Amino acid sequence: MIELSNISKYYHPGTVNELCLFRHFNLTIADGDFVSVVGSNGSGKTSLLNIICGSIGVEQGSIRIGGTDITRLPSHKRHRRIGRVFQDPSLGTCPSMTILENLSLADNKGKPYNLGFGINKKRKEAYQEMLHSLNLGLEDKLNVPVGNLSGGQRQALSLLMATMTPIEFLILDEHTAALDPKTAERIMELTGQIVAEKRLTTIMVTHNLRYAVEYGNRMLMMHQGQVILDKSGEEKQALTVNSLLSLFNEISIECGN
Ligand SMILES: Nc1ncnc2c1ncn2[C@@H]1O[C@H](COP(=O)(O)OP(=O)(O)OP(=O)(O)O)[C@@H](O)[C@H]1O
Repeated sequence: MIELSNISKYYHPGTVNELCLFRHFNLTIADGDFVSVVGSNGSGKTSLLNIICGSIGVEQGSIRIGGTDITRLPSHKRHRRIGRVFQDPSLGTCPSMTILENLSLADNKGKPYNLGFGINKKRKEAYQEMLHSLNLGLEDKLNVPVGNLSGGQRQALSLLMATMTPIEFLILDEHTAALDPKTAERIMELTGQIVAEKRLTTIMVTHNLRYAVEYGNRMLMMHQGQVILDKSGEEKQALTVNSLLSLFNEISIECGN
């Protein structure tokens, strides 16, 4: 379970540019939940993910994972339990290293010598099998630098790398936004498959309302640092793209856009 309690987050505190994004913000995500998060630009979706991952700190409040307070835990220690895939396919992988080297690095996440134990035949075969399941022909490209792959291939690899060690939470930050529609569809199918197989508690930020409606058992809509819609179970299943669009329009009118 992830629990954010009484979170306050300021950007540029004490300056003329001070922005209080979250004020006494609370959110609980249960184990096994697949939560899609939508919201207007600047509503705080990425900041929320950054707060959970520890990339940014908070002025007030606590973040607990499985009952353990991780508010002061540095991000590299949190990443042993959290896998993250970014919008930019180049952020989840090391482009100058081969697919094999990238997989080995991800496989050794959290261990003392990331590449030190080398890659034996058994591991190589296991990686090939994993890559084969992506159905992108990457199993025959183990020695190809990741920088030579397409955005979609890299994003599929990022997803595999983020989830190959026993993580508890998967954080997806608009991970299909930079892909063409067909590739985005494939990556979403793959996401659904991996999340179900590994039973990962997942938070997916997306601007694609159809994905938000079709995937996950809970949906949050954010606006100006607040959750303005929180639907799960049957209520979530009843959501439609049109109903979400209407809500977006209402928010825009409220803001005078
Ligand atoms: N590092 C930062 N320094 C200062 N302000 C920031 C920083 N990161 C985000 N903000 C501000 O916080 C607000 C929320 O930004 P955030 O990126 O979390 O929103 P978002 O919902 O993810 O937006 P988008 O949909 O456009 O990606 C915005 O007003 C943004 O300008």
